[in-house]
Amino acid sequence: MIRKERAILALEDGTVYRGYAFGHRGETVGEVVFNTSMTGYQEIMTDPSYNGQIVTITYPHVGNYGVAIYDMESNKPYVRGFISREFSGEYSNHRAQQSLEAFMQQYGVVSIQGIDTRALVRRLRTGGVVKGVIAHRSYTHPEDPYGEFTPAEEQVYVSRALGHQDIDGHDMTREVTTALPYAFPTLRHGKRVVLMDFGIKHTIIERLAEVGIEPIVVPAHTTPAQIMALQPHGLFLSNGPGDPAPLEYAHKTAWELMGLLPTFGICLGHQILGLAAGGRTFKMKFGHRGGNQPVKNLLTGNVEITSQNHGYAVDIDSIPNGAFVPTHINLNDGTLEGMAHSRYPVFSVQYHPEASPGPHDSRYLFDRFIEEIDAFDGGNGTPIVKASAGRLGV
Ligand SMILES: NC(=O)CC[C@H](N)C(=O)O
Repeated sequence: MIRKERAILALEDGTVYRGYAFGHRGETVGEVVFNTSMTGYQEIMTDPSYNGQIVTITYPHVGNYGVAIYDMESNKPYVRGFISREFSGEYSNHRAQQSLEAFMQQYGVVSIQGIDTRALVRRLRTGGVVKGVIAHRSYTHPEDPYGEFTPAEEQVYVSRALGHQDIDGHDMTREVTTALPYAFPTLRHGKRVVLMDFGIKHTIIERLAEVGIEPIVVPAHTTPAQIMALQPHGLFLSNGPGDPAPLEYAHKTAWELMGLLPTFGICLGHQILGLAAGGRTFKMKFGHRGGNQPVKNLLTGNVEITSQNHGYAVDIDSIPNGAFVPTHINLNDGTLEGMAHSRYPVFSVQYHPEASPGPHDSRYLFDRFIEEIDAFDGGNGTPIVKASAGRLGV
């Protein structure tokens, strides 16, 4: 019989799932969320938007194609922990450079396998996301890694989950934004765009460079004056972790620059634009995370299958004076997935058109952005006030 080291997942509501240790041996705490992507575990782990969260993958077998440097979405994993029905110790793929477990050990990702992830996901769907702790028996009881935790010990972890700080109301981007500005090398001399980094994914930078943009990535706290001093042709607001509401400095920057530069926001960047315009965001029960979210483009009637990772959403009706009009909605729950400013070339989506992982149905949005930029300074460089909504739908 193979003896497996024990681990538990303890939720703040008192539920305890008993399974087996995987990855770095230790303990971890975070908001437990689920992702329905069938592949792309490395991209998910290294997406900085997951900072503070423990991710359950609904697909029951994770790790079988290993890990490759090309699939990093940032410099390291940002998930606080990972959960799978079964992690694969073996891997087979010509691109792979190491196993998932070696990768997790290298970067300190504490994980658990062997639990009923269907029951866990059902729990998150019915009750909403909760905080949880993953604890490895080998960490606390190195003398007996194969033994069970006692009910009293399990309760200690439940209390720890309960006492952990909520993601709500806190700035989670500080830990992930770049310390210094940097330029992304491109072969073409295209349009210079300032990318505000709230936790940007590499693939977004690559997609922008592909359409002829010269990206300059700047820290989240960069001021409007510092941005304009770079003489950009456009502004991009990135994805990022946590609650968008407390990021008041970013709302202010976006508000001050609105109408001065063609602007594109993705996910957290979309939420910041909504807040900058005076609107409201709210926390969803369990969010959208996965590569199979159906989104309707309201301007064309087309349905896009999209990649998503968010737990908050913009309430479009809360934006004063109809400053933004809805351009995309989610077909599962009707929440807002995209909007465009009614007068300025400013638009945004809640989902991830860069995919990685996920379907590429929405890549046209990067072409739209460069078209907005070309149209904007095509004359004498002065801002042209116009509706971008109509052209978004083409
Ligand atoms: N991927 C993102 O940018 C996520 C945005 C935000 N942190 C949310 O959960 O809604």
